[in-house]
Amino acid sequence: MNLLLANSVSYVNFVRCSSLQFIRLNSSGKARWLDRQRSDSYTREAKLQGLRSRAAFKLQQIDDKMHLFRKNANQRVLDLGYAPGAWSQVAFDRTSPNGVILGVDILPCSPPRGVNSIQANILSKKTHELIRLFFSKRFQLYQEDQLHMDHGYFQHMLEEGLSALKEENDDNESRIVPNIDEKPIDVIISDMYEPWPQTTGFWNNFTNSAYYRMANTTGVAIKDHYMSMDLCDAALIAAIDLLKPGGSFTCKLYTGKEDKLLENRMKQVFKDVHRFKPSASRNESKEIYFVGLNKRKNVDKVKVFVE
Ligand SMILES: C[S@@+](CC[C@H](N)C(=O)[O-])C[C@H]1O[C@@H](n2cnc3c(N)ncnc32)[C@H](O)[C@@H]1O
Repeated sequence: MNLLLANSVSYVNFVRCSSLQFIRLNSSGKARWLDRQRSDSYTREAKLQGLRSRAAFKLQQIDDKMHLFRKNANQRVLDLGYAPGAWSQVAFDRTSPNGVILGVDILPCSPPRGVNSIQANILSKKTHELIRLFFSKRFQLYQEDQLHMDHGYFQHMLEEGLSALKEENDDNESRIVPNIDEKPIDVIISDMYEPWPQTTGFWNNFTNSAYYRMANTTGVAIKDHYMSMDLCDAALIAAIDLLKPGGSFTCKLYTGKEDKLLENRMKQVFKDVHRFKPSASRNESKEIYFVGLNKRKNVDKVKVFVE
């Protein structure tokens, strides 16, 4: 019904967002955005290099400065909100030949070459369990499985593995999921931002076209800030629970009133905390990146969020 309304109004599209408000997309704004995309040198360069989006250059610039990735060091990387996959491509390239990358996204997407992925919501406890299991010695990715052999898809194997563990240990919650220390995660990167609800392209029946939307932000600065703050908190919780001591963490924030709060929380988790705006990030965009290096030992999650 909203879609019909959107299509029938000539100059303005209405999109219903999750909080049941309406966002107005002005058609001249849309044209400006498309023009800017076409003339943008990073967008062109991403195409030339076979990168899935211009976001790749932001992570490259963050890494050039902060040295998150190392080649040939068996690094394990968790990419939160990985779709369409440009950051994962950079992580794969910069940790090759033996890095292991797991991308997690709430949207369906088929991952880039060399990257493993699951479709899951990072706000859910089960997603943390699946991540733990993936990075544990208990999970063998290379099994005789037709779906995995033909399409690289393995989420069903992970889910079955988790159910089997739960059945074995139904009396002892703490023993269910393997300890992450078995094969610890070295780097967590999060570029998460809440996706817009899909408004067009439903007819297009393949997973990598989940991106029928212009941009992620609503354009309402305060709303963008608080929505991204929630996802930064979720990513930081994942870092407290899943990242090894000494590990590093990067998250995107749309800047606003609570920047300092996130920075202070991160300082309790990491020895060095930096705020960075890569030059590939447009000046007019309110996005900034927080980087935490050298994770502290024995971080008390409750203290981080209560104080
Ligand atoms: C800006 S895009 C990421 C772009 C990506 N870094 C790249 O380089 O291609 C943000 C992603 O965060 C994902 N996301 C948002 N909330 C999420 C959640 N709760 N759990 C998992 N993924 C989430 C969105 O679906 C979206 O694909």
